[in-house]
Amino acid sequence: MTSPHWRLILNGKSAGDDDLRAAVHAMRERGVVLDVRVTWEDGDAGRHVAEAIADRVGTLVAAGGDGTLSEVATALAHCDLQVDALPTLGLVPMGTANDFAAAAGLPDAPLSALELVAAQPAHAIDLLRLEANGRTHWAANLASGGFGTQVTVETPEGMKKLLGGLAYLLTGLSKLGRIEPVEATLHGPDFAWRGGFIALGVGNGRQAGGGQALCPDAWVDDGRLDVTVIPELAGEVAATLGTVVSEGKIAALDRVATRARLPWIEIDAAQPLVLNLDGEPVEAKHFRIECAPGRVRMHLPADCPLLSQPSR
Ligand SMILES: Nc1ncnc2c1ncn2[C@@H]1O[C@H](COP(=O)(O)OP(=O)(O)OP(=O)(O)O)[C@@H](O)[C@H]1O
Repeated sequence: MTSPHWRLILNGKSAGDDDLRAAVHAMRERGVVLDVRVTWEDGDAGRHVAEAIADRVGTLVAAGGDGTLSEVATALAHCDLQVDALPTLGLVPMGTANDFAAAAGLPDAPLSALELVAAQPAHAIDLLRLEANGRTHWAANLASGGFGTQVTVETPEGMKKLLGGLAYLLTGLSKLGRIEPVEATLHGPDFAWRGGFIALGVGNGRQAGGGQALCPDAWVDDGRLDVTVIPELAGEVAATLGTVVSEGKIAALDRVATRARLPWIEIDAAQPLVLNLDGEPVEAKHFRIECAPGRVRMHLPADCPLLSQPSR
């Protein structure tokens, strides 16, 4: 039998991580052919994926946060090959928020994360495809708007590194006094909503912004996007957001949210609005977001809460 051939695409921010270095050596000692490519800026992960496909690598492992995962998944999705002919995808969570990894129940420790890639078969999972301003963007996890968007976009990089996910929370708290609702019209199959929202989530995965479970019931393998709209509620807004931030989030959101599960959704606004796509801000007046079903195959825990059919 030939040895498995993996390639690890590592966000350069974590290039000095000793645990990851030890984990890579441990997997090599167990017979995995594992080489590493490091990113320096946007676009590098995509180039490394193209090289890996040309080299017929069996498994790509993204080592980074949600942005790195999305960049690697995007490059796979852009490839002309059928999903079964593409390398499978693994994830070592090394970002700040690691929202996809947290919701998927992936282990934090690099060695455990790599062992999971070796032990678990890959499942076909969906991706988000977002069209805005004539451009197509892809993401693995979630598109968010309103409160969560500003929190993530405005959290300074140095602070993110120091405080981890907590930085998002602190930035969020400091903004509670000035939350402006975003006026928009949303529509999809048998779904229409119009008004001002303070938070919007269009999820393949469940959470964004460092643990905000905007789409708590989303599955990554159901061919649908989970949409959550949290409307402005005069008088209750501050109380609602206070609870969202300070407690377990889901209970508070459930009381006021409109939810739908859709194959696609369009969002229109009179003023440009920003959607945060796994860390990438996209500003437009019109968005179309589609679910691209089963677009990549990913190694996930056996009991992964994001899988509707874990044993498939
Ligand atoms: N060597 C590097 N140094 C700094 N930034 C980098 C480097 N390589 C890539 N990047 C940038 O890092 C961003 C992706 O970061 P990633 O999402 O992996 O981490 P994060 O933002 O800490 O994680 P999370 O989204 O989970 O909070 C991309 O914008 C990419 O261009």
